[in-house]
Amino acid sequence: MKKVILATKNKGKAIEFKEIFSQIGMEIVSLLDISESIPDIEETGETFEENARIKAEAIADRFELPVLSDDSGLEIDALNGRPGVYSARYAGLDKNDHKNVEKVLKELNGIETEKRTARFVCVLAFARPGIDTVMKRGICEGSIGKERKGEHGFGYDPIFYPKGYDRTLAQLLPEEKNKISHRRHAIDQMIDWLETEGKME
Ligand SMILES: O=c1nc[nH]c2c1ncn2[C@H]1C[C@H](O)[C@@H](COP(=O)(O)OP(=O)(O)OP(=O)(O)O)O1
Ligand SMILES: [Mg+2]
Repeated sequence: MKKVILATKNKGKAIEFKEIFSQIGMEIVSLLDISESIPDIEETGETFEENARIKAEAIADRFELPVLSDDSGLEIDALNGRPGVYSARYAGLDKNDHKNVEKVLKELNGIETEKRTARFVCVLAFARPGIDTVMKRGICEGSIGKERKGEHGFGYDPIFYPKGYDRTLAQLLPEEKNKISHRRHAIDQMIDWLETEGKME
C-alpha cells in the first residue's frame, strides 16, 4: 500500500499525517486534496472511538477503498475531561481554534498550575469495505498554560505544555511535536498493526 485516504478536512491534522507517513514512504490523501465536494460527516458519537469509526466507515463506503480517520481532542482534568470529544465545537459550530482556546483559558481562570493537568487523545480508525474496522489510541500528557505561546501547529497547541517541556506544542518545531504527540503514538501503533496482523487479513 502506497497511498491511503485520510478522512479529514482538518488542515493541521493532514499536514502532520503527511509528514509522519512520508517517513515510511506512504502518501496521505486527505479530503482537502480531493476536488469532489464531500459533505461534512456528522460526529454523533459520544467517544473518540465512535466518531473515528463513523468518519472512516462513511468515506470507505463512499469510495470503496481503505480509509484512515483521526478523532482527537483535549481532556482537561479540572473541567472533568471537557472539552473531550467536543473539542472542535467547544466554542461553537464554526469550529474556531481561537475561540476554543479563549473559552478554555476563561474556564481555567484562577486555577493554579498544578491543577491544570490535561491530555491530548487521538483515536485512529482504519476502515476497509467488508472488513472489521481497526482502532488505535494515542495519548500525550501535559498541562494547560495561562496564555497562548507559539505559532506552530493548530488547535489547542498554543496552550498545551507536554509533560517534561517548558515550551508549548506550538513553540516546538513540527518535527519535535511529531515525535511526541498523541497522533504520533496512535500512528505508530497503527503502522505496527499494519505490518504484522494487517498483512495476514
Ligand atoms: O495535535 C493537536 N493539537 C492541537 N489541537 C488538537 C490536536 N489534535 C486535536 N486537536 C483539537 C483540534 C480540534 O478542536 C479537535 C479535533 O476534533 P476532530 O473532530 O477530531 O477534528 P476536526 O473536526 O477538526 O476535523 P475532522 O473531523 O474532519 O478530522 O481537537
Ligand atoms: Mg470533526
